[in-house]
Amino acid sequence: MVTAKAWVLKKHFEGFPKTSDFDLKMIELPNLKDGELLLESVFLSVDPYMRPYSQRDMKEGDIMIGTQVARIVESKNPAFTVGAFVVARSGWRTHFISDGKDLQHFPSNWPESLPKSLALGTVGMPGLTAYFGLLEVCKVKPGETVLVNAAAGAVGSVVGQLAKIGGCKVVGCAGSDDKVAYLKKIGFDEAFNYKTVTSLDEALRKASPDGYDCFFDNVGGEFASIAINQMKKYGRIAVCGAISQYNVSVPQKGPYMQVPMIFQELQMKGFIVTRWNNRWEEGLKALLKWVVEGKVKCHEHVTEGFENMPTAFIGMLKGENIGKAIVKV
Ligand SMILES: NC(=O)C1=CN([C@@H]2O[C@H](COP(=O)(O)OP(=O)(O)OC[C@H]3O[C@@H](n4cnc5c(N)ncnc54)[C@H](OP(=O)(O)O)[C@@H]3O)[C@@H](O)[C@H]2O)C=CC1
Ligand SMILES: CCCCCC(=O)/C=C/[C@H]1[C@H](O)CC(=O)[C@@H]1CCCCCCC(=O)O
Repeated sequence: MVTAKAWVLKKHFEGFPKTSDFDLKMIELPNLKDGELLLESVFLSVDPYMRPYSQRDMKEGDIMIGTQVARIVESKNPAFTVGAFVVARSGWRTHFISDGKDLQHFPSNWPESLPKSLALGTVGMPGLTAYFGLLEVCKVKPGETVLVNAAAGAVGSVVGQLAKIGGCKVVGCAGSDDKVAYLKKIGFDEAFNYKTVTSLDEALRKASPDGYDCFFDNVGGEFASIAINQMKKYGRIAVCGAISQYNVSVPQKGPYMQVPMIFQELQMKGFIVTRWNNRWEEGLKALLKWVVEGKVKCHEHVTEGFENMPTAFIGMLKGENIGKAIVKV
């Protein structure tokens, strides 16, 4: 008999999540039936979406949603071998039982030396978000100038590097000087700390006096309202996330965006990466190749210990992470 630990949403978040909003539960797992397998989580992901999706889809008492890299510890399913690793979407749990249907295998050419946790970041859902957002929503072209915010995070850091691979000039904004130094290190042309500049408008203008062809927006809110005024004619805005709004209890009002959108004839498009589910193999193959070739650099902010899942989640929302925020069990 295996006892799993699981984090549940004790109380719906009000404003910024608190550790007291979570409860740690013990769950006794039954013996396996034919066709089932027992898995243990090795790495778990903490992602911004958990904040708005918990509000929309979860009840108090539900296990927190989320993705993990897990190892198969017992198998009564011939398609899965004990010891193999998979990516699962089984929430914040140390152990779980699956019938194998929703598990993703690692690509067969995943190098032994490459950390498997990257399947939750650069070579996983966040990397694919950067890939399809740039390619299919921004439709970037060589020579264009791309702006990305939350640039040192899981999605943003890949956006900047892929835009460089695509022959663009890249401007990134992030919330600390260490993050800015990191952005320069991984090849961003311009980077600044949006928390310390005296004027965001001036900082954006200085970084690209001619304006921006593409804006990959992870933040929304006031940042987006200011940046939209510096878009070039026919510019494209990929509305990927709105993290500045996820913990706001009272929805904020304007400034409104219609005037710059009309004058500059902009296109602004929201997207959810799962729209390209049928092309995940293509995206993962490209990302893995760039990572193996060293053309895309990866950084992870690893929190040790399953008991620290809530702290890791809150830390990511506060901006403590450079690169992908991960918990190592
Ligand atoms: N549309 C889609 O399909 C997907 C959308 N997303 C979205 O992409 C965005 C980035 O996600 P991800 O890369 O995983 O997360 P990150 O790794 O970028 O971590 C979140 C970062 O957001 C920044 N942040 C937090 N609060 C604010 C704020 N009030 N204003 C500005 N920045 C803030 C912090 O960086 P800093 O120090 O720079 O403030 C923090 O490190 C999120 O909005 C997420 O919801 C992610 C995956 C898929
Ligand atoms: C206003 C909210 C914007 C949120 C944007 C965002 O971060 C979206 C993330 C999704 C991404 O596109 C694909 C995903 O996996 C994220 C959603 C996950 C939903 C969880 C579903 C429940 C579960 O895991 O059991």
